[in-house]
Amino acid sequence: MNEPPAGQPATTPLTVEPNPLFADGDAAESGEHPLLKSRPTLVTLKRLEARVRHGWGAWNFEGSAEDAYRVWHRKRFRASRTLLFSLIALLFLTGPLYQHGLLQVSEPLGQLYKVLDVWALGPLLILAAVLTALGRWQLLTQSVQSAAVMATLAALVYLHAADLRDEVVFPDALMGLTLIAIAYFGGFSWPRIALTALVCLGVRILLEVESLGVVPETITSMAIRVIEASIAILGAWSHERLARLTWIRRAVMQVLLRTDGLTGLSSRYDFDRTFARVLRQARREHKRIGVLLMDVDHFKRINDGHGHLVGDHVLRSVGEAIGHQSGRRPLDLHARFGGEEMVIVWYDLVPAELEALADSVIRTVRDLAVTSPLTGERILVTISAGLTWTEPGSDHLPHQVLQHADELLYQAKQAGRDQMKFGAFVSTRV
Ligand SMILES: Nc1nc2c(ncn2[C@@H]2O[C@H](COP(=O)(O)OP(=O)(O)OP(=O)(O)O)[C@@H](O)[C@H]2O)c(=O)[nH]1
Repeated sequence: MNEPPAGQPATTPLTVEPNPLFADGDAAESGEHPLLKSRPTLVTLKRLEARVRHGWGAWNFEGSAEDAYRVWHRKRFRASRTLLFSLIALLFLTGPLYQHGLLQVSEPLGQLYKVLDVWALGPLLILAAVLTALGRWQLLTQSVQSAAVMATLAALVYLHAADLRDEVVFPDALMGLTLIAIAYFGGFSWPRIALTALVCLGVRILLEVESLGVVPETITSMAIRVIEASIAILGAWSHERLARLTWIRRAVMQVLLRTDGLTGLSSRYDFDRTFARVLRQARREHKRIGVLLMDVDHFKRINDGHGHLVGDHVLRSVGEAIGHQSGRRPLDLHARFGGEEMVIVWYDLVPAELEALADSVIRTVRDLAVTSPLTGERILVTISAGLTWTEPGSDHLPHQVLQHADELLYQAKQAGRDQMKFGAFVSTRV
């Protein structure tokens, strides 16, 4: 058996670190891995779900989770918000055209109305629709959207007041309908909708009481306004709650898809996507990447001798060891490649550094004190590996690089296992 180097413990005890899949914390918050941005762990997602399910309204997710939710939410509501602003713009801009239609405006209010409509509100609503459709310049878009919503409601309150003074025939149900439409199709945060609805309600009640006094008609009308505002508030509340729960479920699915459930390393699905991206980035930035493909030696014997559950325990132990040894820098990757094969990708290191790191991984696995959870028997685990690297800026396809690492791995197996073969990858592509 190989002796550990002087000064190192005879075995590296297998620390049972939490599986990253279930560990509390947030990869993006830790600032460790930008490619993992917006990927909260299952524990974080579970906590967020409990908050939405049991809390009444303080639902803002913290940090990157909130950012990711907002990005998703904006995309989800882009079409309906665009439609909403376009329809309201159409309503106001065509108002002056149909004197006997929805709005019958008398002079001189008609002039003022036309000026406000055609030169202020209409263009603002169109701008909101266009910016929403474009989906860029978020700060500007959000400010214009808020201004458009506020201006619409202010215009409707103004028209309602004019109606009470008999200066315009205004179907005042339009105000409630618009509020409800904004709450549902705009998908705006529910406290903002609630505040807006309550302000509108208060102003309308004041206007009616001031102009008509407290008579049976005003009481009926007030009841209708309260119902409208309640529909808007409750609708926006349940809308946002459902949207947040949907996002959480989606994020859970993504974590499960991207993480290997046994080892906690990235899944093959995630590796294939991310490796191609990292390779492209390396080409753009003229950086070298190193790929270490590893395979547990005689793993079938472990399965046959100790049973598959112990085999799983061994894979988990190797996965944890690899996880602790790699993947700390933003563009490094580690994944379960399949079965008992695992892979590490290192970004921007020279061959000597890559060899030293790969050696250290092989040594760490060899020194693992893996014992059978069933019998307590010590299981000797070793791996063979193929290490290759692409020269800075080389234009290689992911599968070619992996193929070369696999050939080197095969040579390591042929040479007796528990070792590594390495060499630069030279493309045969013409
Ligand atoms: N317990 C367990 N076994 C697995 C898993 N995935 C693959 N295996 C087993 O891993 C074994 C791989 O065996 P082989 O491909 O013959 O390789 P080996 O025995 O490691 O031999 P060498 O690679 O040549 O050293 C097979 O018996 C698979 O059933 C898993 O998730 N859990």
